[in-house]
Amino acid sequence: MSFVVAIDGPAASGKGTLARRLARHYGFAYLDTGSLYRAVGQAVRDAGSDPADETAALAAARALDINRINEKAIRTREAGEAASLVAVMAPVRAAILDFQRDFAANPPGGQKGAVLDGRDIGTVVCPDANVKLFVTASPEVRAHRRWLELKGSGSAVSEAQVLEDTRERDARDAGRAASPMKQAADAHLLDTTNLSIEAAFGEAVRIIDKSMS
Ligand SMILES: Nc1ncnc2c1ncn2[C@@H]1O[C@H](COP(=O)(O)OP(=O)(O)O)[C@@H](O)[C@H]1O
Ligand SMILES: Nc1ccn([C@@H]2O[C@H](COP(=O)(O)OP(=O)(O)O)[C@@H](O)[C@H]2O)c(=O)n1
Repeated sequence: MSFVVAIDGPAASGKGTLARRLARHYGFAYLDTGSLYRAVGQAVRDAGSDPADETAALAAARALDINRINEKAIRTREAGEAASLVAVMAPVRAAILDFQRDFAANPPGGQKGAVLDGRDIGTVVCPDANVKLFVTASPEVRAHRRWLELKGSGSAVSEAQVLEDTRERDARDAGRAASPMKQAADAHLLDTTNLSIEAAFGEAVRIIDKSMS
C-alpha cells in the first residue's frame, strides 16, 4: 500500500516547495496537480479559445499529456488565471481525477509513497490519505512570494496586481461547487506566514513521522 501525503491550500502558500522537499526526504513520488489544471488552461489559450468555454476546456483536459507539459509556459499569471477558470468545471475535474488517484495508489518508479499537492487532494482525490496538510499564509505574504517569483522570471506585473489576482483566484477556488478548496476535517493546518521554508519542512516532517510510527 502506498503511503499518501495530501497537501492542499491557497495560491503561493508554499505547497509545492514543501511537497517537493518531502517527496525527496521520504523517497516518494511527487505530483503537482495544479500543473494539470494550468496545462489545460494554457492549452485552451494556445488554441485561441476562451478558458471559460467548457467544450474547449474539456477537449483540452481529455487531450492532456502530462509528459508534454511546458513547465515555463504554465507558470505565467495568465496560465494561473486560466487554470482556475477551467477548474470550476466538474467534467474537466472528472477527466483528470483517475490519473491523480492512480498516481497516488501506484507511484511511478515503484516508490513506496506519493505526495500530491493541490486544492482538493485531502477532500476528494485522496480522502483516505495517510497524512493531510493544509498549508496557508496571509494573502499579503503569499502575493509577495508569488510576485518575487514572477519578477524573477521577467514579468513586470506589480505586487498590488498579484495580490488582487491571488484574492480573486482564492475566492473562485473556495467558492466553486465542484471540489472547492477546503481544509479537510482531519488535515493539519500549517500556517507559513512566519515560517521559513526550512521551518515549514521541519514541522511537516514531525507530523508525518508521527503518523508513520
Ligand atoms: N515558508 C516560506 N517562506 C518564504 N518563501 C516561501 C516559503 N514557502 C515557499 N516560498 C516561496 O514562495 C513561492 C511560492 O511557493 P510554492 O511552493 O510555489 O507555492 P504553491 O505551490 O502553494 O503555489 C516560491 O517562490 C517559494 O520559493
Ligand atoms: N487539485 C487542484 C489543483 C489546482 N487547482 C486549480 O488550479 C489552479 C492553479 O493551481 P496551482 O496549485 O498551480 O496554483 P498556485 O498555488 O501555484 O498558484 C488553482 O487556482 C485552482 O483553480 C484545482 O482546482 N485543484
